[in-house]
Amino acid sequence: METVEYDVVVIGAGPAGENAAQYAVEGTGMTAVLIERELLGGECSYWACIPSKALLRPIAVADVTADLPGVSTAHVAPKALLERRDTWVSNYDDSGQADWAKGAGLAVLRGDARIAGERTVRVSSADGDVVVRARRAVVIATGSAAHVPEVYADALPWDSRDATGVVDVPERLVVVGGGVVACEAATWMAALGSSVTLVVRGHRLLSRTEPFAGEAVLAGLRERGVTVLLGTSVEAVRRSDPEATGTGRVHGGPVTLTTTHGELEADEVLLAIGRSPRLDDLGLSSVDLTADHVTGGRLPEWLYAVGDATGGPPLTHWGKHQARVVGARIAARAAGEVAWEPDREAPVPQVVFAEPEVASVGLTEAQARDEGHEVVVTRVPTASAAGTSLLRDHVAGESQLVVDAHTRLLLGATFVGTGAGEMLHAATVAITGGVPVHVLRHAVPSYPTASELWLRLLEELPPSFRTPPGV
Ligand SMILES: Cc1cc2nc3c(=O)[nH]c(=O)nc-3n(C[C@H](O)[C@H](O)[C@H](O)COP(=O)(O)OP(=O)(O)OC[C@H]3O[C@@H](n4cnc5c(N)ncnc54)[C@H](O)[C@@H]3O)c2cc1C
Ligand SMILES: NC(=O)c1ccc[n+]([C@@H]2O[C@H](COP(=O)([O-])OP(=O)(O)OC[C@H]3O[C@@H](n4cnc5c(N)ncnc54)[C@H](O)[C@@H]3O)[C@@H](O)[C@H]2O)c1
Repeated sequence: METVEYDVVVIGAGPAGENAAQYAVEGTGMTAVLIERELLGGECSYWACIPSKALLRPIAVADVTADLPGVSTAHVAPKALLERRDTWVSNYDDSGQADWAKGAGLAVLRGDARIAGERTVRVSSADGDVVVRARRAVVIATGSAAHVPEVYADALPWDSRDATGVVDVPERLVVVGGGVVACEAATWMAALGSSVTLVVRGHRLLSRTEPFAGEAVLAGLRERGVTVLLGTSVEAVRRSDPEATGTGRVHGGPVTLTTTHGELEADEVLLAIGRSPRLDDLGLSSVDLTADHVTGGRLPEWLYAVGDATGGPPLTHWGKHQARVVGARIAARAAGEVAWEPDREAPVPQVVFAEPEVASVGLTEAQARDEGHEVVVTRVPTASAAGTSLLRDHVAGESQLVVDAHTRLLLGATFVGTGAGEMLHAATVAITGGVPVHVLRHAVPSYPTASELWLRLLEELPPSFRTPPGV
């Protein structure tokens, strides 16, 4: 069997794997190989972030025009919208990513990788098996897979790949779940013409964000004709003639879901109930490790993990951040050095591209109190700055800062409404840099931009927060 050797071996060429390889070897003279069994660029580029946002942006623009005198109202054109999606996923062709890898000096090996011993990975493909040895490090960047509980399996439900890769728009679509995928997919599937029913086990949407954010998205979905059933669980699923017709095609005859509140009939059911790190069949037992060692960060010095595979926040930008950190650690260790890292843990930002948009970073009020912080919370309608209310006639939602009462540092921020995602990074910078609110008051946003909402939020804090504690 052929054996090849590189300094760094990365399993999985999604955004996290690509960045880990790049940052580990850049400027070092070391070599790295990316091993990928599907498409270079991973889930994010073809079946997750990129297609979903390519679908959602025109829908958001059309939505704004309906609320903006002075322009004709735009309407979603389903065929053109799906063509835009196809362009953004490069028609599921990864040659652009392959060119990028070549330009970055990274080797690419196509196939299914399994760890086969210390610093050793076996790659299987139609061309046969190759043993790949790592002189320095192996990085696990295998991503995550959608949950499909047993009760759904025989019905061949849609997962997020079918929703982002939609070809046939089902007339009646049931979406199960109340998280990010469910809220975003319900938005684009309704805009494409499906009659959408969202079945949510819990009593709110987006349960990891502030309750007022989930309420705004619930109202937004209902305004757009989506039926949302809260506190409803699926007990049984039946489907006539289930058939593996391919990604984005309707997978057979009508589906009947028995729920705690009666039966639902649909032409398709989309499962959006979370994802788990893809660590099965990775050969971890060959080096006496389990998936728990990976998600718990208890790995030997030659083995690293990044991205969704770590079990951390499953977000592309977070995986890429981890990858830059891990890449720098590998490069520094190879040079007999220790990589510089800030003392402060980076906060995790997230934007949910629903209508309205929800952007958050750091701790929610409840999380901050649970962590023992005494907090001061300031919340204003998102429409309360000239810059935000100029964006459209009716700006939905509220925005909020959570501030530590003693240190006066920002712990968390949530923005809801048009432009929310673009207001978020200032909060991320403030938390990362440890900028207290009395200093933030002197960061002047331009008039009349949406960022002026920051002034409104800071003005709502107690007057004593305008100077350092004790001054
Ligand atoms: C519908 C949807 C929308 C999303 N939208 C956003 C968004 O807007 N913003 C955001 O930040 N995040 C978003 N996410 C999350 C984001 O897609 C993931 O966090 C991101 O893709 C994780 O990157 P990764 O590199 O860790 O894994 P992946 O992108 O999953 O890549 C892992 C790669 O490893 C390969 N692989 C796995 N096992 C092996 C093996 N044994 N051998 C060889 N190759 C292997 C896979 O084929 C894959 O290409 C979304 C997710 C979904 C489902
Ligand atoms: N814009 C973005 O940043 C974006 C977009 C899409 C996805 N993502 C990432 O992808 C990840 C996966 O998204 P997701 O929406 O699948 O997961 P999620 O964890 O966000 O939400 C899962 C939802 O399903 C519910 N649920 C769990 N098990 C269930 C069951 N057996 N029956 C019924 N309901 C159940 C949960 O209560 C929750 O409401 C997210 O954590 C997110 O980080 C990010």
